Amino acid sequence: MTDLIELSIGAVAHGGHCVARHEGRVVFVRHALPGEMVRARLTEAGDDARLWRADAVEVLEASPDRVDSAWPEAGPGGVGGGELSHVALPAQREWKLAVLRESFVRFADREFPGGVAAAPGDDARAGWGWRTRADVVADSEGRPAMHLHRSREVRALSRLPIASPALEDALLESRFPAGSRIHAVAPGGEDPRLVVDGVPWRGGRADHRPNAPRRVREHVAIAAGAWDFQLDVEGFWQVHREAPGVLVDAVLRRVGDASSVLDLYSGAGLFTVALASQGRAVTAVESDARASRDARRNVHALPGASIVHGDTRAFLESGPTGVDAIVLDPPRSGAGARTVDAMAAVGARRLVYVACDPVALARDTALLHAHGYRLTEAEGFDLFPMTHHVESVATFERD
Ligand SMILES: C[S@@+](CC[C@H](N)C(=O)[O-])C[C@H]1O[C@@H](n2cnc3c(N)ncnc32)[C@H](O)[C@@H]1O
Repeated sequence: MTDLIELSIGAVAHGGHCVARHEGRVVFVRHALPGEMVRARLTEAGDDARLWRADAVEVLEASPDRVDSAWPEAGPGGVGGGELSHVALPAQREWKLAVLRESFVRFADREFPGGVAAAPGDDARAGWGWRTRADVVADSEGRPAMHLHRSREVRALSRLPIASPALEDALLESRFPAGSRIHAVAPGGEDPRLVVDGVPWRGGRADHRPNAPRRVREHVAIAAGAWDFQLDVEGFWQVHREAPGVLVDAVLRRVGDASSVLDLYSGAGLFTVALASQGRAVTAVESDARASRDARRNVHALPGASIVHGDTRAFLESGPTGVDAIVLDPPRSGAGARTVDAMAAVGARRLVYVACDPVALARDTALLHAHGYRLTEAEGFDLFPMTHHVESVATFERD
């Protein structure tokens, strides 16, 4: 059997690929676009497998939405993290909207009511240079490298154009111990910081001093206000340069006049700080010890805010009362049935759900509907250009 096949490319699917058929089998094809004819290299094609995977390596009939990628290393056979680089930016947003729509029809039995909005400044930058955080590995020669898609093999990077230019330079100019893991951060307004195998990196070497600086500062400014944050250099922070502002704005608008709010999965307190600074009582729940310590520091001057270090479901099952609105921003897997049950039992009138996975959001939407929470609106935000990921914010209300 040859590993090259010709395929007529069908619709986009969740996960960064399009769907095609070959001799009755479904093939998930990366680096293609709907309507194209391509020659594709099979990357996973077991005889008994129900579906195969392939990379489009030659375009026989191109879609009008195809562009030359500015990051060929993330192309066919390449590293992950830039799988939509061959797609024009407006068509990337259409791709993500199609996935949101399909997820809602399949898993929530209703239409996705909104669109997918661009982050400020992305069109001017052609969708590049947005990442303020990047995780890479060092190859055997100590060069910054990334894993090939669905592979343990690593490839040295000659560019990392999705990263902010300062972050890209800091990474590409450095050499690291072979096989090490590098976390690179470009905090707002500060020089890039690198952490290698958990140890801060300074002047090209590990800084093992017990007091080696680990904190980074972030500043978020939108029309509704401006806030300062500090967090551990390895702590969770929204990765797109504009994501903190876009999401805080979306959350504040949707929470409306609620005076008592839960911020579930709060991280370092991004939403908690903004909500509490407007005079609301906010309880944040975060299970990661370091993130909840950061959140505690970030809210110290806000009397209305309190931080619970613990599991969201356990907290909800403890029976919080008098809650007007719940904001939740769970990990990729979503909240899930038992947490949705526990959330519904709290009795808040409004939920604002920040989601990074369309299928998880759609599944939780169906669960929330079963508890009487109506989806009143939802919007996608293109906070991960060049990748298939999309953030969404949805509002649910119950009488
Ligand atoms: C997507 S991040 C959101 C953080 C924050 N909203 C932000 O925008 O910066 C999800 C957070 O949920 C936390 N988390 C994951 N599972 C949790 C659980 N079961 N209970 C509480 N927090 C959890 C993670 O540690 C992480 O900080």
